[in-house]
Amino acid sequence: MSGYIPVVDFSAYSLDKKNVNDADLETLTEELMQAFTTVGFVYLKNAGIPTAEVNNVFDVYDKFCFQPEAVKEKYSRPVDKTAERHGWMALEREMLSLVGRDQPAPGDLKECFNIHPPLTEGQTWPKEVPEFEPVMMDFYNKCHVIAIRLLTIIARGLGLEDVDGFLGNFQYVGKGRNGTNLRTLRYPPVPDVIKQDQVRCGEHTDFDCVTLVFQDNPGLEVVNTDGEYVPATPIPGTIVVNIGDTLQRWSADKLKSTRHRVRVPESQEEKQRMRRSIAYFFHCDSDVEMRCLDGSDKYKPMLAREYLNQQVGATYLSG
Ligand SMILES: O=C(O)CCC(=O)C(=O)O
Ligand SMILES: [Fe+2]
Repeated sequence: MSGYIPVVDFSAYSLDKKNVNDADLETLTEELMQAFTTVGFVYLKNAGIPTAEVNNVFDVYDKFCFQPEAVKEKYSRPVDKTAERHGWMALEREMLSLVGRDQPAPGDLKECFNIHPPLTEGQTWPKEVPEFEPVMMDFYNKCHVIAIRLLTIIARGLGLEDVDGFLGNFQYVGKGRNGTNLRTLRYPPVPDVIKQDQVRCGEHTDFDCVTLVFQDNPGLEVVNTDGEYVPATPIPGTIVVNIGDTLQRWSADKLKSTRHRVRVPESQEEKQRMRRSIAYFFHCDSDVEMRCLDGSDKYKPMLAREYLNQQVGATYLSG
């Protein structure tokens, strides 16, 4: 662990707690705001999702990945620029990159599945892995509760008078007209020969409000305030939480959406090791009109879905 990304103890407001007392809430608000306004990332410990449940999601997704290619293709996501859409993406199908590259980088060395309820016409759950839907939806719902708690703290930290009113911007999570999705990722062992500039996950910022990341093996790296990459080495039992572009803009840049990537390991031994992660991307409702929360006019009011489309269009490629 680099020590750069702070660890915040969330036990006072963990999943099994109904309420949080004012003093604990105050401490959490201070610690999280300190991190989110500088580093943009924290490790959240004791949030209340047992490690066994995280491992179960990894295992269920492995089971899907081990299905024949023809089975997986049935659940393939349409090829387009809609980053949030439900479905599976084969190895090297997607590339996350920043604006400003001369030419597209090669596709990421990852195989992922976006779970984006409610499913719309033509979308199905993989029936070859019957536990896929219940396990993923249970996990999605737990992440939802944690994300709402984080947003409650952030709203307080930003000094918003009407915290409940702010949370009303997240009422359609999982119900449509909202981009929130759970993404399971599997990075297989890296072959001896790869393309130039090919990585496990290209450098990017997330598009959403906040992201929760669960990871097994090292590889995730985060840009520090000097512009250098530092490792976000997995700490068992923690969730990596980061701010996304939407909340950065909405907060008039008070909260930081920080660039990150998953590099290809250097040692032969590490290359042989697969890496698995789960990312929960928490979005506000698509129809929300984002006005700078500090009352400034740093950015003109904009619909969340328009901003998302703009970001996706500029930095996301899937082919
Ligand atoms: O695999 C990871 O640890 C992070 C992946 C990521 O940053 C993303 O999918 O946005
Ligand atoms: Fe990311």
